[in-house]
Amino acid sequence: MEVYCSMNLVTSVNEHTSLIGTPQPFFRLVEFDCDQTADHADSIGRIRKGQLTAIVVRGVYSADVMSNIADRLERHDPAFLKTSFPEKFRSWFYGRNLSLMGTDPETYFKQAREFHAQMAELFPAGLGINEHLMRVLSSLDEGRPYRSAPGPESGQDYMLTTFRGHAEGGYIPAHCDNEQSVRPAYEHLSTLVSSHMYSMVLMIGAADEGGDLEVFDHRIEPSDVHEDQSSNTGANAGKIDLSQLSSAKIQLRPGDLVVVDSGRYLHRVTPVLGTKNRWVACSFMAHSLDRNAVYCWG
Ligand SMILES: O=C(O)CCC(=O)C(=O)O
Ligand SMILES: [Fe+2]
Repeated sequence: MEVYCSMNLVTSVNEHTSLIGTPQPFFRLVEFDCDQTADHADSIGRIRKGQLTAIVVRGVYSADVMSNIADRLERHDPAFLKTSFPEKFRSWFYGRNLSLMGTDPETYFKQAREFHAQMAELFPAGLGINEHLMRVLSSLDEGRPYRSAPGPESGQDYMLTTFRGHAEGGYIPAHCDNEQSVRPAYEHLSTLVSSHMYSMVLMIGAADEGGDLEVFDHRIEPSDVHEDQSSNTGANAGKIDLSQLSSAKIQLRPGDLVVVDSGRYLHRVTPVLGTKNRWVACSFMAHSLDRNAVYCWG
């Protein structure tokens, strides 16, 4: 399979799994450049098995492509549907985050069609998230197809991703993504996919400082997620004393991709420092129950 990679970002290559985390290492990271995805075809499988915590793929897009896209997102071009995180997070979505759904399914799937059409004109031809990025993910997962999760009716698809802007002071409090899966908006999706989700973050525009994805040495297994834990505001995780946990920060440059076991591992986005907005695309994903595909949603 041919995978486009930007060669101009290639710096150091770490072919090996590193054990990272401060003060105690706990986090298994594999990091490589985009032209080496073929050597890591089992890496997402290793995340699902709990053998790896994260995969960082450097240079999935060139810095130039990312910088053009970040400029357009700053101008709200295309005019994506804009939705909000809780106000204190100082962050917003282009597109609609499934766990904060806040609308009826019919409207959601109509908005998803518009979102996908606008997303197609945001990226250069052939390099869209639904094409290039899904191919990269697929090549990290033994060629398993990656696609938008299908909706309940034919022709309906969940939004493949959301774009997120995080302003100065913006953050996401600590949480495990598997907590989302028991929310009402997941009722249909949870009939299609494994209860263990993971996620990808594509760094489009980095903050001057801060805005790091920080992962903590604390796991919640899918079987331990219960309805009373379903909070996306970090309320449950908020009871955990983070200062007592070892953690690892994943630093990404524009064009870098991380696939992380965010379903199991407690994680947060640290506050953005400085006036430059952090821009990412973030999708959640889980394998379909027949294991033949991986379904993604934003
Ligand atoms: O933006 C990130 O780095 C992670 C976002 C995240 O954890 C989430 O939306 O669940
Ligand atoms: Fe998350």
